[in-house]
Amino acid sequence: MDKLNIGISIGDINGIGLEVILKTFCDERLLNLCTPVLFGSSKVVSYHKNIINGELEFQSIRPGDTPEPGKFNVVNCWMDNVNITLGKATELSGQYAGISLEQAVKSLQNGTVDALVTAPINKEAMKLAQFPFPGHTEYLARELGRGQEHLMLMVNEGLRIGLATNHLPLKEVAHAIDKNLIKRKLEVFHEALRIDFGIERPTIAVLGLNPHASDGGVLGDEEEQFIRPAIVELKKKGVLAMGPFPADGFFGSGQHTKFDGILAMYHDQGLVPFKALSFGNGVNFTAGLTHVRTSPDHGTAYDLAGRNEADPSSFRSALYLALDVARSRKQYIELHANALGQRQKPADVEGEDEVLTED
Ligand SMILES: NC(=O)c1ccc[n+]([C@@H]2O[C@H](COP(=O)([O-])OP(=O)(O)OC[C@H]3O[C@@H](n4cnc5c(N)ncnc54)[C@H](O)[C@@H]3O)[C@@H](O)[C@H]2O)c1
Ligand SMILES: N[C@H](C(=O)O)[C@H](O)COP(=O)(O)O
Repeated sequence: MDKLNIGISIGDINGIGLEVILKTFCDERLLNLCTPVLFGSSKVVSYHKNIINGELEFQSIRPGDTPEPGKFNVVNCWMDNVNITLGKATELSGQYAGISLEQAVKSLQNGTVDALVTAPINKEAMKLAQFPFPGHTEYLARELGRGQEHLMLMVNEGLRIGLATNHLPLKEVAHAIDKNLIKRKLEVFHEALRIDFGIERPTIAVLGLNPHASDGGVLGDEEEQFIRPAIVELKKKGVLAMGPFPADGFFGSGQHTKFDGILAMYHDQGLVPFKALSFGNGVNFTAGLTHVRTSPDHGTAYDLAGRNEADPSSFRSALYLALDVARSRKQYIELHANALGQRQKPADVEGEDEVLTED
């Protein structure tokens, strides 16, 4: 497979995003694996390069230019001198994060880049800049959705935790859970495990919403009303979904190691165990989009901004996962195109197709 162009959105310029990006590509071996294309500005890159004292050379290009293979390409999405206020959420940092993300998405859509790795944005800064989405996931679901459901999926090797609801205040979660939502999330989860992760018959554990998965109806009824019926319907369609499992003991007892995927009902139910088990190596992947998008499992870490102490491992894992998933998708498409080809009647066979009748 040819070397892929990996688009990278700059994230919040006041946080640690650029630090982990630049630290990652200071290892020049990565330039043999892919061609990075960062959407931002060479001035901002130079500022952060001074913080890490890095050796990395970069190639400045304009929007629309072809990225140069083997180089760290920086697309100048703006030419202004930007006021960088390390460690602070500002309207400006939100605005530039938004510009970079929009430009990166355009380049995915027009094929200049093959996959996207997003550096962390700060939700407060994005709100100051009037960005009308709580996170990347919701924005990308609108821009790159396929008219079906998407899934926020946290990945660290064999541990894959998807969320039924994303960035939703806790008091709204129970109202959002219904049978159709769980079914749609399980379908997109199943498809991603097969196509993006290459698991032929994936198993998915579904967590309950209530304490002890409602303890037989003593502590709520969403499990019996919505979650179990969704699991039963999906099983009939061949999806190996199981549950609902009480969430509290699920990870402590090691049950999470027995499934290819775990569907949690809300953000912290899934992300607390995920980050406790994976912080530093975990990756946030958005399943169900037209294009591959990953991100590190950490945020803007304002407390570390400018200190040259941020660990780039999670960003590097996000890059590797983007490459792996893009290859897995391509392989799946090729394999199935071949299978279709093989099933087609060879041109030199004469006669009508046999008509099969139902008994
Ligand atoms: N992908 C994303 O865009 C993304 C992901 C998570 C959080 N966020 C956003 O980031 C902002 C800050 O979030 P937060 O404070 O809850 O989480 P955070 O991940 O930024 O920080 C949590 C803790 O982890 C430490 N940490 C984070 N990344 C690190 C790294 N690479 N190396 C060493 N230590 C690291 C920080 O110093 C802090 O102590 C919020 O606005 C949040 O919504 C964005
Ligand atoms: N829920 C994510 C996390 O805690 O890692 C984070 O908020 C980023 O989400 P987006 O990828 O939607 O921005």
